[in-house]
Amino acid sequence: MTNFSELNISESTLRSLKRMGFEEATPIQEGTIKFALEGRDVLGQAQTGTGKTAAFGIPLIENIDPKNPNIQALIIAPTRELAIQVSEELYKIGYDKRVKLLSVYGGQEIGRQIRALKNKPQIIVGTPGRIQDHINRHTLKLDQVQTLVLDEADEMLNMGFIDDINAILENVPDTRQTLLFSATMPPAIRKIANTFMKNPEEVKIKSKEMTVENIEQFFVKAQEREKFDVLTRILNVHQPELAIIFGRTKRRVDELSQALSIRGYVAEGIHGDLSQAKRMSVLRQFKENKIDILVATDVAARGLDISGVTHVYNFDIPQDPESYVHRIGRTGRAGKSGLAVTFVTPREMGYLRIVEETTKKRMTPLRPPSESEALVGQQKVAMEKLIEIVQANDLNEYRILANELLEEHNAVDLVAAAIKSMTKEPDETPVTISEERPLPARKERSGGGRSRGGDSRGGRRDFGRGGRSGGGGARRDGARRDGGRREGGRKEGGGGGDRRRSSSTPRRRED
Ligand SMILES: Nc1ncnc2c1ncn2[C@@H]1O[C@H](COP(=O)(O)OP(=O)(O)OP(=O)(O)O)[C@@H](O)[C@H]1O
Ligand SMILES: [Mg+2]
Repeated sequence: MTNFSELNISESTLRSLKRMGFEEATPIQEGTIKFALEGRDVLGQAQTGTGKTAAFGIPLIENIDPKNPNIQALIIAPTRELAIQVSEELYKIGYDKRVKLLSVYGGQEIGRQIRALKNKPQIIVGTPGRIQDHINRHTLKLDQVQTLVLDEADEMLNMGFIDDINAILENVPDTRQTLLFSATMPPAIRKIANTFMKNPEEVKIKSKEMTVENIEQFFVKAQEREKFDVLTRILNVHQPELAIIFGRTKRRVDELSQALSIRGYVAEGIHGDLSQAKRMSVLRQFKENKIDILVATDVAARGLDISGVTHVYNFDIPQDPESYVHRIGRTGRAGKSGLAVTFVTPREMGYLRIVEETTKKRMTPLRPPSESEALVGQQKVAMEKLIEIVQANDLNEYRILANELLEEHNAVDLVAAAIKSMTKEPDETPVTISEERPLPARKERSGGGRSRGGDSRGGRRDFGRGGRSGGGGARRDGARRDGGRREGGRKEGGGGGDRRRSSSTPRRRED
């Protein structure tokens, strides 16, 4: 590992990094900062949670001229939450240099942003729709931009933002530097690189697997109608501190979070149809550990860095391997360990194998725990908690009461009752989980039928790999078939609608 001081970084930025607790550069930072400082375009690939934000953030801040009042850097991100997070990290890196920064995203009052823009920010972080909106209103001048960053670029294409991005880039000088980082490099990213970048320096941090080593990966085979009960039993055995459960659709997320709440879990949902205020408050509560389980669509799959997420559950197997990599990458970040469990119905096993082929990592089969195993898991936790309380030795006020109880009751019964009262016993309260149709059988897709975002502009790589994928002919059919079926589709970050529509179809935007 290299110390940041060896990377030709200014004293002010070094001070900021120190304050952030960054001592040594991560491999992707070490590999890319020097090129980006020279003004080169950089295409960087490294696993989730390995510091790609600072890899573009540090050189970007370094290259800002604090005396120049124009917008010198523009960062575009697919979701509002990610835009906010990136701007917070850049703010910290640029703190000692006193760089002025503004984030602009949908769901926030535009008047407020217009006023803030008059304060001459030097860096803008935003979502495509809102940036475009400001350009149309002539409230955002991008003709002095020197550095452009596309964070999660392929996701922005999947979401149908290509037209917005093209339009935004017409306002940014061609002489700019472009930085593009991702954990996955599907062909769509190459396409973006070819379109938007000039002779980029490509830096790929070599690893055996595409997913992070310290995430233990499991799959559990279950029929669609059994999934929820299996999930609650697994939760009872795992006792996750902080978990994210991904569901395929918005309705799914609503139903799951309600069902979990009914069964006594502290869970909340997040998806693109919620108001911005609600999205932010749910995320804040999750970060503050006031919510144990965040149920989410893919709106939370990309880039979000929430420390302490111990478990990720894919209640529905994601439609493509990249989505899998990003989703499970919400845990096991910055060297921490994590655990991921993917539910798969027997019909969807083909998808699981393709995920494994892509990530080069096999998932371990997990036998669904039985009701009694789940109960034992709960009881064990209750017992551990009791022992912890005894060891904390703060029971003076309770000893008199304990002695009173012991005069009339047997000691074993009393301890048993304490364990029982702390154990979450099987809960049969009825809940509603509508059945999700399984993904189309694998063979239907083997002609290259990647539905997710796979429009004819080549948004996504075909699902198949290593000779499985065929021509693009089936792709559009796949897109239509899926687009009609999937409620809300995946265009979550964009605030609903169907991401598979062609760019000319009106759609709700991220603003
Ligand atoms: N050099 C460093 N030393 C210590 N911590 C770091 C360093 N660089 C980044 N981090 C921390 O690591 C975490 C993950 O970083 P970041 O969000 O940039 O990952 P990423 O590679 O962009 O992941 P993803 O692919 O999921 O977007 C963050 O909490 C960040 O503050
Ligand atoms: Mg990132």
